[in-house]
Amino acid sequence: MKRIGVLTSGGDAPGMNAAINGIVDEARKHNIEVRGYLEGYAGLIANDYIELTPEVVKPHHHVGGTFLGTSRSEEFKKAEVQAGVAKQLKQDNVDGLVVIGGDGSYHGAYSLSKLGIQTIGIPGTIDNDIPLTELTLGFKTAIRNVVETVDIIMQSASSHKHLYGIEVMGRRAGDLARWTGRALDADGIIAEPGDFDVNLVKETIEKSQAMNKRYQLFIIAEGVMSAQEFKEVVERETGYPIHPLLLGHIQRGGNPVAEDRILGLDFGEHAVALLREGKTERCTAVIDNKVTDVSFEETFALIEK
Ligand SMILES: Nc1ncnc2c1ncn2[C@@H]1O[C@H](COP(=O)(O)OP(=O)(O)OP(=O)(O)O)[C@@H](O)[C@H]1O
Ligand SMILES: O=P(O)(O)OC[C@H]1O[C@](O)(CO)[C@@H](O)[C@@H]1O
Repeated sequence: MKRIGVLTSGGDAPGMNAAINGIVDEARKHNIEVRGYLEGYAGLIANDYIELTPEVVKPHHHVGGTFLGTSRSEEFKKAEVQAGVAKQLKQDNVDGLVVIGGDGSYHGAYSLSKLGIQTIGIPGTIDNDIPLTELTLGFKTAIRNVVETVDIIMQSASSHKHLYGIEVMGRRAGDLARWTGRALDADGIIAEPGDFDVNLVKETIEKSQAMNKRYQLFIIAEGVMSAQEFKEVVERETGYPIHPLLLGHIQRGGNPVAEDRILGLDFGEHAVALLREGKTERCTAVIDNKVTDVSFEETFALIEK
């Protein structure tokens, strides 16, 4: 194996740069060149890449986002576009490809593997919504971002005895709502559709008031309802005024916490080891607290349609 490629795709996640660093470190030990394709699958389509060396990669190790850029490319979903990309990779003697992203990005990698390109995925998404792995890159940092931001807001909320409905990310997954809600000792956590019951919200508000709690906090996963919808329904049905708050992309930014930096390095090194062993259609994962790998197919089988 002489040359491999890496790209980041889908939403950025803190720790992606650390994973690229891990890939380059491991590849260099075995004299493998690494190409970094720019802007996700868009860079593969345009054959737009930079050579990744420690000098290029190391300054980004501790920084959030992805220095390679990322995108959501509809173009890449076309079979003829994928065929053109596979042909180009073969022509350029790129012997393997590591795709860092969510399950959508894994589907892209899977398509290329069916066209004869050896591919490995690394779970990089703040949503923690990839089956089988206990952790995805960026999740722990996103928790930090939410908790620290809400801590600040709660100082004002408690001064005024305000009630907050806070919407956190996770299109299909309630993990960020569950973990941050627990860390923040929220009054209510609405992480799954069945969790919202306006009568229960009313009861919770009244119990907290009876305890003379100075603020109240409901954490809502965006996939269940928006903070605005929560405000409208709760105000209409209970009469209690709600401050709706959409945290937005503040959740995805920021330098990765130590755990995401370490996980990035571990995933990156493991991905290169898999490529060197001739493995394909696999993705790195944490199982029982250890870095290992599982197949794309077993991962896809567990994703709810
Ligand atoms: N079925 C598919 N076939 C080929 N490529 C795909 C497929 N699904 C997604 N992709 C590619 O992967 C890109 C990223 O997918 P998507 O937008 O679903 O994000 P993701 O990887 O799931 O990350 P996140 O969890 O951050 O949203 C898409 O824009 C597209 O280029
Ligand atoms: O930044 P975009 O493209 O609007 O995507 C937002 C989505 O991406 C995610 O942050 C995952 O990366 C989801 O939690 C969220 O719904």
